[in-house]
Amino acid sequence: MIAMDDLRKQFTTGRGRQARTVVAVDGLTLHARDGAITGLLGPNGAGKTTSLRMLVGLVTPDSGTIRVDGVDLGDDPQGVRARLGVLSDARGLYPRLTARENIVYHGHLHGVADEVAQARCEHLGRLLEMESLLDRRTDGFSQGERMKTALARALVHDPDNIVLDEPTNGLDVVATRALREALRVLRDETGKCIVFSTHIMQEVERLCDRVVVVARGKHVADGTVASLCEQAGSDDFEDAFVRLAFGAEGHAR
Ligand SMILES: Nc1ncnc2c1ncn2[C@@H]1O[C@H](COP(=O)(O)OP(=O)(O)OP(=O)(O)O)[C@@H](O)[C@H]1O
Repeated sequence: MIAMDDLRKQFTTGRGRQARTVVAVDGLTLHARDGAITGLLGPNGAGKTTSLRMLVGLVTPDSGTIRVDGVDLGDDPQGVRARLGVLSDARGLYPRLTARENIVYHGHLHGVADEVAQARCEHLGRLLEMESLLDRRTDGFSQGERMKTALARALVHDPDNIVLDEPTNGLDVVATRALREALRVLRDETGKCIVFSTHIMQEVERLCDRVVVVARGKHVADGTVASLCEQAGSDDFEDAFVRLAFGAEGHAR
C-alpha cells in the first residue's frame, strides 16, 4: 500500500536575477492499494517523475507525507526502501557482469542471503521469460533485455510494492507485452501494489485498475478508466484525458 498525500516540490534554477522557480509537484495525492495496478498519467512535464523520485527517496518533498505499508518515509527511509522495488530506467547495469550476477548482487545489497537471491533470480528468470539471458554479460543487451534485467533486479528482494517510471520507454511491442503480462502476474498471483507513470493511453487502458491524472503538478482526477470517461463526458479515453488534463480549451490546467 502506497499513500502519497498533498506532496509539493519546487526547484529553483539559476542565481540572483537569473533565478527561476519551477513548481514541479503542487499538492499531489495518490493512494495505491495492494493487488492493484495504479497508473500515474499526465502529459510531459506534469510532475510524474518528480513524484516517483520523492516516493523512492531520491528527492526530498517540500511538504506532504509519503507512507509505504504504513511506514512514513520521513521517519524510516530505510524501512520504506526495503518495501519498494524500483524500476527507474533500464540503465545502470554493470556491463561486465552477467544478468544473473547483476540481479543477485542487488539482492546482496538489500541484505538477501546468497542462496535466497539465487533462487529468486531463477524464479524471476522464468516469470520474465529471460532464462536464456541470465548467464550472458549485459554488455550489448537490447532495450528489452536491459528492461527485463533491471526489473528482475528491482524485484530480487521480493518487495510488496513496485514503482516503475515510464517502464515501456524504448520497448517494442513484444517487450511491452511481456512487461504487461509480468505486471499482471505480480498483481494477481502475489498481490503486489504496483504504481507506474506513463503518458501512453493504451498502456493505462490495458493495465490499470485505477488511474491518477496529473497536469502541471496537480492532481486533476482519479478513478477507473470507465469512471474517468464518465467524469469527462466522453466514451473515448484519450478524449477524456485531454479534457481532464487540459480543460475544454486544450491548455494545460
Ligand atoms: N532537478 C530539476 N531542476 C529543475 N526543474 C526540474 C527538475 N526536475 C524536474 N523539473 C521540472 O519540473 C517539472 C516536472 O518534471 P517531471 O520530470 O517530474 O515531469 P514528468 O511528468 O515526468 O514529464 P515527462 O513525461 O516529460 O518525463 C518540469 O517542468 C521539469 O522541467
